[in-house]
Amino acid sequence: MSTSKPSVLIIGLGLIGASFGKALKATESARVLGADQQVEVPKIALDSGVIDEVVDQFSNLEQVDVIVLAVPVKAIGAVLKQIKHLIPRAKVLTDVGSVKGAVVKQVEAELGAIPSCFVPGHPIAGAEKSGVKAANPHLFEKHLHILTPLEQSSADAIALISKLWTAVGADVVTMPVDRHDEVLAATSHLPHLLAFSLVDTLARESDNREIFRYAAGGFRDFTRIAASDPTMWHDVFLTNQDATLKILRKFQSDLALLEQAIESSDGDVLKTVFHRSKSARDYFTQVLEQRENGVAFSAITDYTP
Ligand SMILES: NC(=O)C1=CN([C@@H]2O[C@H](COP(=O)(O)OP(=O)(O)OC[C@H]3O[C@@H](n4cnc5c(N)ncnc54)[C@H](O)[C@@H]3O)[C@@H](O)[C@H]2O)C=CC1
Ligand SMILES: O=C(O)C(=O)Cc1ccc(O)cc1
Repeated sequence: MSTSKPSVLIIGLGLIGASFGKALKATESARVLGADQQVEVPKIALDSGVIDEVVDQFSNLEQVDVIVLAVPVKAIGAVLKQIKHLIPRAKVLTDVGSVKGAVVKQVEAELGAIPSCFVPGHPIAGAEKSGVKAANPHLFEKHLHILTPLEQSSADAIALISKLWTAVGADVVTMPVDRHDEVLAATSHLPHLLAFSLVDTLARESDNREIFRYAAGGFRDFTRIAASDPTMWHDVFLTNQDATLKILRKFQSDLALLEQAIESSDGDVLKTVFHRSKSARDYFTQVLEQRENGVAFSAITDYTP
């Protein structure tokens, strides 16, 4: 592998693309080129230290080492149509989408086959904010970056993209595509759905002013993510339908048990669930502390309910 800085083209300069660009530049890990469908965005990115160069015409570009697709999941296919000519000479094609199976399908459909430079990826770091102005070069530090390499992915491509995410402070792990979509449906997609739903339900109550005025910290903690980007989350649920429906239905049935327990004044059921939940959350707090203290992902102790 060459020791000179790779050129990295980031397409989609929103929260994730712009944060990655800013972090790559801050750590002097790459020369960063950027493009976005909103014409004003690359200029803002250039002026705010997110990228080194604006790309406004893909047809004018001949070669880049690494291509990062940082657009909503359902937009991947449209972007691929415009950059097909760059892929044969690229060392890495990757993405940051919250769903992996649907990204792999779009790559296969647009390119006809999976190229060896393709290594799907997903940073497990983000925020309810979106857009180039929310760029944060520290966003990925001490956070996981999941790669879901395919059998076609070359060892060189995996090594180069791992090196770039490690350079911006992420802890790189690998996982099969299907497993990723199942795990993330439970740990990220379902919580976002619940937050969107709860805030919407309360906002449509006739006394919503009182509800929001008297809401306590628990409401704020639980619902922060309801301010997340609607387009991005629309794409997540429509591209990870099976896994999200499976865990949603499990949750609905567990919630129905709590409903019955309240109705029948069954305090034992309530206490059992609350104790079990508290102990799981206490374990999660330990995991967060271990990660904050730099304990490697592989060294974190398992949880037994
Ligand atoms: N927001 C978060 O917390 C996280 C998001 N992700 C994933 O990262 C990806 C990007 O999300 P964010 O950065 O949050 O979104 P964002 O809304 O902040 O930025 C997306 C950017 O992509 C641009 N874009 C959309 N379609 C395009 C197209 N066809 N061609 C060129 N540019 C296009 C938009 O103009 C926008 O600037 C999504 O796939 C999402 O699932 C992954 C981890 C965390
Ligand atoms: O804001 C938060 O707490 C998040 O959960 C961010 C997030 C959103 C989507 C992802 O695919 C990964 C991380």
